[in-house]
Amino acid sequence: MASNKARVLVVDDDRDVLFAVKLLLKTEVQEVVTERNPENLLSVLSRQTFDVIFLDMNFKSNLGTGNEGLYWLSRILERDKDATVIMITAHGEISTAVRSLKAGATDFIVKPWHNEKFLETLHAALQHKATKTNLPPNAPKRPASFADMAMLGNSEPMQELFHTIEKVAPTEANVLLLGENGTGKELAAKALHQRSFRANKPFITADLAAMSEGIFESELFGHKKGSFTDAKDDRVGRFAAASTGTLFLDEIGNISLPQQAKLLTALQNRQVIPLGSNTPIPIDIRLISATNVPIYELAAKNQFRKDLIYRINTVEITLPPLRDRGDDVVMLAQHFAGLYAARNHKPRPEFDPATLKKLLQHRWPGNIRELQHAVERAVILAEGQVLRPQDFTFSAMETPRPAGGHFLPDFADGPLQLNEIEKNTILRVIERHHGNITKAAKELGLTRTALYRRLDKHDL
Ligand SMILES: Nc1ncnc2c1ncn2[C@@H]1O[C@H](COP(=O)(O)OP(=O)(O)OP(=O)(O)O)[C@@H](O)[C@H]1O
Repeated sequence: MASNKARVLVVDDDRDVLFAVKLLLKTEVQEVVTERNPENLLSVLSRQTFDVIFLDMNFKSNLGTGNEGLYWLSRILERDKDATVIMITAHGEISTAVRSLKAGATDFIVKPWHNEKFLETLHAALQHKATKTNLPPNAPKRPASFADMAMLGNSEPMQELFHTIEKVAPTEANVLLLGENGTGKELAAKALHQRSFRANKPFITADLAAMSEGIFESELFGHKKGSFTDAKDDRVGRFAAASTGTLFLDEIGNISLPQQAKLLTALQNRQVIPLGSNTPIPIDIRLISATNVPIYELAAKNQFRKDLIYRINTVEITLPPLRDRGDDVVMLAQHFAGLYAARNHKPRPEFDPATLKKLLQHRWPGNIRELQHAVERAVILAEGQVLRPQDFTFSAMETPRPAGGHFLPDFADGPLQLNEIEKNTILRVIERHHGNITKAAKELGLTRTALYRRLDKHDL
């Protein structure tokens, strides 16, 4: 809807905020009503309807929960479940703001804001409201929030990612997701689908790396009974299964040139021909592809078709590696610790500050998947309720285990430091005993205390 027709309510107990918003929106919208006391909110709403409500997250009221905004949000949505509410939040309250999205808020804005950002948020909310009103009757009311989908991230690159997903999802653009292993490409693909107009339709994944030449066509395009020896029945391919919905082609960078040619033909013609059939099947899919290989380098070496890249990358989204996500490492580690503790019937562990430092310093080559496994292992093996640095060993990810599992120093690498040999030996042995310090100490001929002293010495 046009903003100059909009009626906006702002509820905040800070006079300065109300004054600033009123001034800003005066020429922007049809009417701005301000209210300092949230207790008056429901009576204001019973007198008048608003297109957008800006609601403060924290009132200095006697509720004293720190979550007054959430309470008033629920009261607003009880009255009108389709109300468009934007939470006004302060830095440091972002996690509560994310909870408010889960609870039904449309968006949030962080104080102090730039005026352009405020207006952008307002316009996006009005747009969202207009789209929602025009949705077909079976369209999803409100997609699951990123947090609902367990796609977490407070860091700037993740906030940017969420913003891009929100923007691209409701279009028909083919999306190419790039990023290292374990950065969340599949989760991002699902988020794009869930926020699209195809959300009620199938989301079908095809892991292309797992498809040999022999089954590629039959898996993707389907086959007719008897078209090859093992074809005992007709089979619907993944393209047809995804019809009207989204097809997620994972590991697209790993397919051979002949497979690329077949894929390109299907995408260009917007139809597939099942093996053993002469009848093409028209396809109506939204395509999302993902790869962790440097696809442009492959194209430069003629190992990947450029024309196929152009077909699949209308929009390209790169997922940031975990090491670039700052304190998200800590937030995710705590999230996974809670999850795995509950799953393994253990109390939620605390993190020693030295452990957090170690986690922040690690490069996480396997990204979130590596963090998940590291936390799971630490939760299972830790002996107390506090996760200590030695509960996390990273050697398995960083250095491949030599054949036979025994550590043999590689003298070809140049002169060896005794310290390094000791450190590596300790890591190998701990790894061999899956993190069990008692068994590792026994094999090394040390007491547990002596082993811990060495772990500290090597900052492990
Ligand atoms: N932002 C996130 N918050 C919480 N968990 C996440 C996030 N991103 C990814 N994960 C989790 O990390 C694991 C790896 O994610 P996912 O499979 O989506 O990564 P990927 O990039 O597709 O990996 P690969 O390249 O190996 O296929 C999954 O268990 C997923 O749930």
